[in-house]
Amino acid sequence: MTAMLTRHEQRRNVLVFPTDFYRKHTESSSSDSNSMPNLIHNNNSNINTNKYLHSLKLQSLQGKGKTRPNTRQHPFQPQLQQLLFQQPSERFPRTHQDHVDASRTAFGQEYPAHSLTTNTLTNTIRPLDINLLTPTSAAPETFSSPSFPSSSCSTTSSTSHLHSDTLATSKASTISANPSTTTPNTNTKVVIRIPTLATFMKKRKATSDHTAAEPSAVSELSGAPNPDQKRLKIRLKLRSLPKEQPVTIAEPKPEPIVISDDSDDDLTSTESTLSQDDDEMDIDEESSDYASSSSGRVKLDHQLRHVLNTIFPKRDDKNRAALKSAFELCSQLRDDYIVGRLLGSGSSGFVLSAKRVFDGREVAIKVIPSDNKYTESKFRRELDILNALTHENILGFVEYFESPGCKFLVTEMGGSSLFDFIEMHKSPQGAALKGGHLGSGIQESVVRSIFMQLSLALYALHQNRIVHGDIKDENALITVDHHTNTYRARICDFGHSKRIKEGSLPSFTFYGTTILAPPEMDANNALREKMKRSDLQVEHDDWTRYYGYEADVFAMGLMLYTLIHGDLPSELMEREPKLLAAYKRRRRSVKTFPFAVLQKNIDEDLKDLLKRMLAVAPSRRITMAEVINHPWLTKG
Ligand SMILES: Nc1ncnc2c1ncn2[C@@H]1O[C@H](COP(=O)(O)OP(=O)(O)OP(=O)(O)O)[C@@H](O)[C@H]1O
Repeated sequence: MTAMLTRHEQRRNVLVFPTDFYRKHTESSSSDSNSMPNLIHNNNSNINTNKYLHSLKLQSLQGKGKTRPNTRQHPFQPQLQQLLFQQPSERFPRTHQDHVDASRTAFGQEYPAHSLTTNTLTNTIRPLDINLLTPTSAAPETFSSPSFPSSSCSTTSSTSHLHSDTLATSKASTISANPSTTTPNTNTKVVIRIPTLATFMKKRKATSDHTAAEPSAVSELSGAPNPDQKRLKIRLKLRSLPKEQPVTIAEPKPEPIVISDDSDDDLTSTESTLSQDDDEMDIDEESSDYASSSSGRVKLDHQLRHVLNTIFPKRDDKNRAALKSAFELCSQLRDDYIVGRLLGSGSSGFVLSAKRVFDGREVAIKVIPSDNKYTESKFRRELDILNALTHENILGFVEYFESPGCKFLVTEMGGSSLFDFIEMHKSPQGAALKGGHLGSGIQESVVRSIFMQLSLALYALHQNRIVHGDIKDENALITVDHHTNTYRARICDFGHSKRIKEGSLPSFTFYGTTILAPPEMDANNALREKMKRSDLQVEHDDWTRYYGYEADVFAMGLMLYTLIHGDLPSELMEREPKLLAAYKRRRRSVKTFPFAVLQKNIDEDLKDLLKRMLAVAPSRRITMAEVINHPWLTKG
């Protein structure tokens, strides 16, 4: 049996091809890739995978004849059910024409005349800034009670203050222990069990109905042990528990947090300790108000320290030090946003969910430590492109700011990655075509809708002479509107994108994810290797040269393949170098579709589209303008 890369491993496998070397031996070069280092591997930690959803899915698929997972304990139960089992169907609110019009308005571009046919399958949803697809361990929970005000207890979850009742009480920078309600010193350990949203709402209703019989904070929130809520359990050490007084976090401790350059462990060693069980977290009650210091750093209060602990619980994570420093040095981050949870990470940094204080808008903040030239140039490229574009299916830019050592790119909240969406739908039985679902477990109409939206975005980029350069399911974000039962797909991550200047020569170099590189890049790599070994000069014509649009189309074809099959073609997932090399040799000898397996029983038009997008020879590959007008996409 051959060893295959799993899809999660494949995520880590990003390789940036050597630019300088390429440039030295070619006539033209792109101006925006000056500072690429020779070889960069992406240690992309796979954070996005949603264990909760996977376990739900497993429950449903492995359970005795159950067809639906047990979502009893999850606050997003209705949304999850809709998400998992009710595919968008005929109730699409938007038409192809709407898409085309929106795109034209955004870009001032005309679509080819034949693209203007009506297509009811290109649905989008109204903007919905909630991430229903990735409720993580830090599931949003809000609680407040007359005896346990949210302003004093919302430190118990990274998202709790994100979802607290009012902005005023949730603003991170203003939340601190209230001296008037600070409790005296004892080391009583109080276990606070956060109820599920439904339980909490019930309790709150009951409390408001019987205000006279107000339960104490502890008895109200601790309740009977519930193993299913273990993940949400947080222990707070409180100094005392006065009767009939609101319970708050203990008073601030005077010492500031000292950050030493050599270690970022100081936080965890002095202020919080994580228990063996990742699901539980012990937090010391120490808390400090913000205060300016001569170094420009400020003390982190308990709230922020807790957020930090929740986002990056591993002590050796360098991202942890970056975020801590960002909290301390960047008042804009502290004051304007309430940071929630980790949405994902990549080679340039990590992405956090956040809520903007002044209008409550949910956004994503990409935190990019400015520690090397590679991330700097990637960031500049991304900022340039996001700032210049507005499209319904391209992640919207909100703002940008920076602090010493870090850059922050604020964008719309994009939902879950398509990678996670596909993983979530995958059936353990593999490719079985049942009830209109493709081998991936996703309905064909949903695949069509998502793919059409992403194709329109990519087409718009190409029309604006921009090559994305790293099209993959991790760089597509999906939100679902559970009211209309429709999806919205958006392209993100423009770190490898390139503007093609008027009059520039074709000189595309592939920087994206190695295994998603189009076949023609093999030839370039082989030449590069040959030149390295022998110091030979290679003729200009030997290179496969184009602007890069063709590479985007190939990657988009692989995305369609994955949406249909649930996985990349097995040839690309091969671990064994010899077998991989053999496959690459084989595909050099064909000009058309290079993969052995193609889902049987799928629509002939769909097959045709796949084959045209994944053609080995770039000259045979169709363009994005042809893709959006392909019969499979325009039918229905
Ligand atoms: N606006 C957003 N909303 C929700 N999730 C997001 C958003 N932006 C990014 N993410 C998540 O964070 C992950 C990493 O983001 P992104 O790909 O932009 O980082 P990167 O460092 O540029 O990655 P790469 O190494 O692939 O270039 C994405 O795969 C996605 O899952």
